[in-house]
Amino acid sequence: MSGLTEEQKRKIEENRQKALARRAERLAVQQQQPGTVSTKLSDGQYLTSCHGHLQEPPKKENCLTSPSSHHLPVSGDSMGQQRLQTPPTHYGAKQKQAILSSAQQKGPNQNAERQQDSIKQDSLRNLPDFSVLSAKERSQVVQYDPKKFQGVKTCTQAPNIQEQHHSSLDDCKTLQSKDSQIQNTSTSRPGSIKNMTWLNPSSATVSDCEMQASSNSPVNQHLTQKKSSSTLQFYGTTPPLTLQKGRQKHKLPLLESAGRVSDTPVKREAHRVLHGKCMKHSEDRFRVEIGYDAELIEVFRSISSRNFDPATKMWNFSLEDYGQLMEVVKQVPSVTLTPLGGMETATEPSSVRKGPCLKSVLKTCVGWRNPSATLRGKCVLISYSRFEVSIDYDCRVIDMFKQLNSKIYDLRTRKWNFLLEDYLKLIELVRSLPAVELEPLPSAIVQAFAAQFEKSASKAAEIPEADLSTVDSKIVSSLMPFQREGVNFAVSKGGRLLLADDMGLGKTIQAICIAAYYRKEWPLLVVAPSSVRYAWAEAFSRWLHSLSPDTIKVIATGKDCLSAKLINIVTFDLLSKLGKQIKTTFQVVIVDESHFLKNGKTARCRAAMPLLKAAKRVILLSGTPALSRPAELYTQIAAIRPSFFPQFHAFGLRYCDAKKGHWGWDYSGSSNLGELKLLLEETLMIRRLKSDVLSQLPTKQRKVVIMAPEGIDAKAKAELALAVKEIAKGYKSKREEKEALILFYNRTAEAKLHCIIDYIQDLLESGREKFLVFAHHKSILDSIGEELEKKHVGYMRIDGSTPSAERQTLCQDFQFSDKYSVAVLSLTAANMGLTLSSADLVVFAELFWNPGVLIQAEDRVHRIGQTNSVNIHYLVARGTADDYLWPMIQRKIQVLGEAGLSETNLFDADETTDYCLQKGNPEQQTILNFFHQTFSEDVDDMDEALLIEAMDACENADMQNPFSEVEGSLFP
Ligand SMILES: Nc1ncnc2c1ncn2[C@@H]1O[C@H](COP(=O)(O)OP(=O)(O)OP(=O)(O)O)[C@@H](O)[C@H]1O
Repeated sequence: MSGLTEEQKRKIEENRQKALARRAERLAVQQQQPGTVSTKLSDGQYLTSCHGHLQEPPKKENCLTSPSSHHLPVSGDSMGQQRLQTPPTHYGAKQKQAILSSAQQKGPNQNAERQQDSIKQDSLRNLPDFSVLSAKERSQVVQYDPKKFQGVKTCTQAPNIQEQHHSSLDDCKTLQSKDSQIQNTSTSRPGSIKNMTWLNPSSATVSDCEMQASSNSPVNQHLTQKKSSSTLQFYGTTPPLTLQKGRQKHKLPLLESAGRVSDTPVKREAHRVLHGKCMKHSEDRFRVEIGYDAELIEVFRSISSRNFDPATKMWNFSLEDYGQLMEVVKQVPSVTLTPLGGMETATEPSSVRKGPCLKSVLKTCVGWRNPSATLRGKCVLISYSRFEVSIDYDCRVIDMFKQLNSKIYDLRTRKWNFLLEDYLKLIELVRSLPAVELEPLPSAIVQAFAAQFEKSASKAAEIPEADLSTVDSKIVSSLMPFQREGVNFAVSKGGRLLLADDMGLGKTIQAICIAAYYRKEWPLLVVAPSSVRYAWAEAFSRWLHSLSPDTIKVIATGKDCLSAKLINIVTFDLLSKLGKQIKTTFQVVIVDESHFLKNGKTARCRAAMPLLKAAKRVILLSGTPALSRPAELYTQIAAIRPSFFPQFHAFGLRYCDAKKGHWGWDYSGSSNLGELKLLLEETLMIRRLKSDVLSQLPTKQRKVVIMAPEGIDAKAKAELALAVKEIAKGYKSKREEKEALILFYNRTAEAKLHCIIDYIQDLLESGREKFLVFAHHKSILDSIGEELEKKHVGYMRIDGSTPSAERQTLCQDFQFSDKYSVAVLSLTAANMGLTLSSADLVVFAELFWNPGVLIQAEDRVHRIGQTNSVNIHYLVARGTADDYLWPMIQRKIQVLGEAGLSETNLFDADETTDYCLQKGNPEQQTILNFFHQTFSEDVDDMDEALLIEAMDACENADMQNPFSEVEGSLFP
C-alpha cells in the first residue's frame, strides 16, 4: 500500500511475525484437541473449523478455515466483470481504525459513500490473515491439483502467501509467485478437498486477473462486488471457486442452485441443507435464525447493515437490505431461509415458476463473461414472447441461429430474433463457441417472463377482475372503466405496483380503492408532498364513507405519532425527519408523486425505502416516474421488487448505458429501454395516457387542493381570525363592510402565499411543464414569477399592465415555442380573449367571487384546439376568505345551472361541499351572507377587482400602482 511509511511497514511486519508465532502455537494446540468441527465447503468438501454451531462468525485468529478469507480482490464491476484494480492492502490496526471511524463519521446521508465505507469496513474486518499463517499451515489447508490449472485464466491466490504478503504491500503485480503448488493435507474429512484449485499465479498478472471464478458463483459475485477492490484476501481455505477452462465450467453445487428463485425451502443436497427463518428483530430490522454455515456467514458479512448479537448469537440486518440478502442467500446451496412474514412478495414475483427449465435459464444469467472472446453480443427482450440477439456477423453463429425453429431475421433491424422458449438452447449453442460472449437476459427478465421460457407456455392470462365486494360501494361504483382495470392490475400484483397514469387520470381514487381492498392490513401510511397532504385526507373522506373522519390523521409535526390512526398521512420531508424514530411497520403504504424518491441518496428516499420494503402492499403513484433518465426508476423498482436488481450497478449496466469514466461510473444514459418497458409493464407498472382513455374522461376535471394549515404563519392566522370576528360584528355602512371584506381577501392572499409557492414547486418537481397559474394580487403574481426565475423556468406574465399587442405575442410564444413553460396570469386581466390550449393544466392560486371569471379563465386552455382532458386545480386554504368564497362560488353556479345557464355538474358537489364551512357556526354563516350580498349585487366585477387591487396597492405602498394604466379608477 503506497500510503504506508517505512516505519509503518516495519511495524506491520513486526506484528505479523508475532501473530504468526501465536497462530502457530494455537494451531498446534488445536490440532491436538478433539472436537474440531468440519466446515462444509460449497463443493461438498469439508475443512476443519473450530466453530461448529450457531452463527457466530469464526474468529480468524482461531480458525484456519475462516470463511472470511474467501474474498477476491475485485472492483465494483458488474457480474463477472470484476478486475483487480487496487494493489492488495494490509492495514495496521491504527489505519484500520482510522478508516473505520472515518467511514462511520460520514453519517447516513451519503448512501453511496456509506456503501463504499461499508466495503472498506468489510475489507478491513476481513483483513487477510496471511500474517498469521505459517507455510506449513498454508500447506495444510489447500490441495493443489495441477491438472486443474491448465488453461485456467483466473487469478486467485498466490500460494506462497508469505511472499505475496511482502509483495502486496507495494505492488499487486508482484503477486506472481514462483511457488504455484499448494500441497494439501486437509484435515478431518476423507477425500480432502481435491477440487480446490488455485490458478497458477505465475501466468497471471494483476491486470489480466479476470475474476471468472468469482463471477461464476452468484454468491461470490455478490461478495466480490461488495468487498471492493482494496484488499487482496487469498489465504487459508478459500472455498472452491467455479473456475473456467476456456468456456468449460467446473460445475459446483453453488452454480447448480443459482437459478433457484423460490423462497420455499428446496432440498438441494441430500447430505446437508440447513433450514432457517427470517424473523422481525425490531421495527426496522430483521434477524436470521439459523445454524452455522460458513458460506452463509460470508453472505451476512457482505451486507452493510449487518449486526451480530453475541447474546443470541444471531445476525440481524436492516429491512432495507432484506431483498438483497434473500437474493444472495437463495444461491447458497446449503441453506434455505423462510422469508420474513409479509415479505414474500418482496422477493418473489408470483409469476415465477420453478420448473427445471427455469432454473437452467436462470443459471445463464451468471458467469457468462468470456474474457478471451473476440466476438461479443447480447440478448434483448423485444416483446412479451421474443428476444433479439445483437451480434456482429459470424457464419458459425448464424449457423447456430438457423438451427432454432422460432428464428426470424428482421430485415429492418438486421437482427435475428427468437421465441423465449428457444432461449436456453440458443445460449447453450453459442456458449460452445469459445470466442463468443453473449450477454444474457437479466435475471429480472427471466423471473418476470418465466412462463414464456417453458415450451408448454400458454398464452398470458388476462388480468382477472378483483373482488371488490369488501370495498365501499361508493368508490367502486365511481371508478371509470380504466380505473377499475388499474385496481384489477394492482390486486393481480399483490398490491405492489407503480400506478403511472398520466396526470389527472384519477390516481388518487384508484390508490384509495386498492388500499381499501387491503383494509384488513391497515393502519395505512400515505406519503405525499406537503402541498397535497390535506387533499389526501379529503379524498379519503370523500370516497370511503364507511370511515369515520377521526380515523384520518395528517401528521403535522415530528411530535405526532406516525401510526396513531387508521390512516396516517405524512409528507416526504417529515418522514425523513422522523427517520429512525419510525417504529411501526405499515403493511400498506401509498406514496404519492413517487418520483420524489428518484434519488436514492436523499434523506427522504433513505427514510422511505425501509418502510416500503417492509410493507406488504406498496402503491406508488406518479404521472412522471422518471423525469429524465432510467436511473431515476431504480429506487421505485427496488421499492416494489427488491429482488429484481439487488444492486444498482447491474441495473445501470443494462438500462442506463453505464460507462466507466475518469471519475467513476456514469449512469446518466439509457439503453435497452424497450426491454425495460416490457419488464415494468409485465411486473409492476400500469400507465395510461390521457389519449388512451380520452373517451372515458370528462373534458374538464376540477380538483380542490386544500392547503396545509402549517403553511400559514401564526401571525397571519391571528390576523385573519381577528378579521373574521370584526366582520361578524357588522358595519354601519355597506361601503365599510365591503372594504372590510376586501381587506380580508387581501390578507388571505398574503397568508396563502407560502402554500401557493410550495404547490408550484411541487408541480415543477413533478415535471409539469406547461401550465397556467391564475392569481389576483400583484404580490402573488410577483412571487410566483420570482420563484420561476429562481428555478430557471421560462414563463410569461399577462396582467393589467401588459399592452394588448404584447399579449398576442406572448400567447403565440406560449402556444408554439418552448420559450415558456408557465403562464402567470391575472385573474381579472387575462381571463378572456386568450388562447393557451397548448397547456392542459390550470392552477387557481386564488379564488374570485364571480364563477364566471373563473370559468372564463379555465377556458383559456379548454377551447378549440385542446385535444386533452383539462385539469383544473383550485388552491383553497382554511381559515381564510376562501372559507366563504368557495361556498359562494358553488352556490352561484348551482343557481346558474338550475336556470340552464351553466353546466350543473361543473363542480362535483361531493368533492367540494362543506370543504370550508363548519356547519352550525353562526359567525361563519353571517360572514358568508355578507360576502354573498356584497358580491352578488349587480355590480361590475371589474370595478370590484379594481377596488381590491387599489387596496392591495395601498397596503404595499412601495409597489407600483396597479392603476397607473387603468382609466377611471374607482378608488378615490
Ligand atoms: N372516477 C371519478 N369520479 C369522480 N371524480 C374523479 C374520478 N376520477 C378522478 N376524479 C377527479 O379528477 C380529478 C383528478 O384526479 P386525481 O387528482 O386523482 O388525478 P391524479 O392522477 O392524481 O393527478 P395528478 O397526477 O395531477 O396528481 C380529481 O378532482 C378527482 O376527484
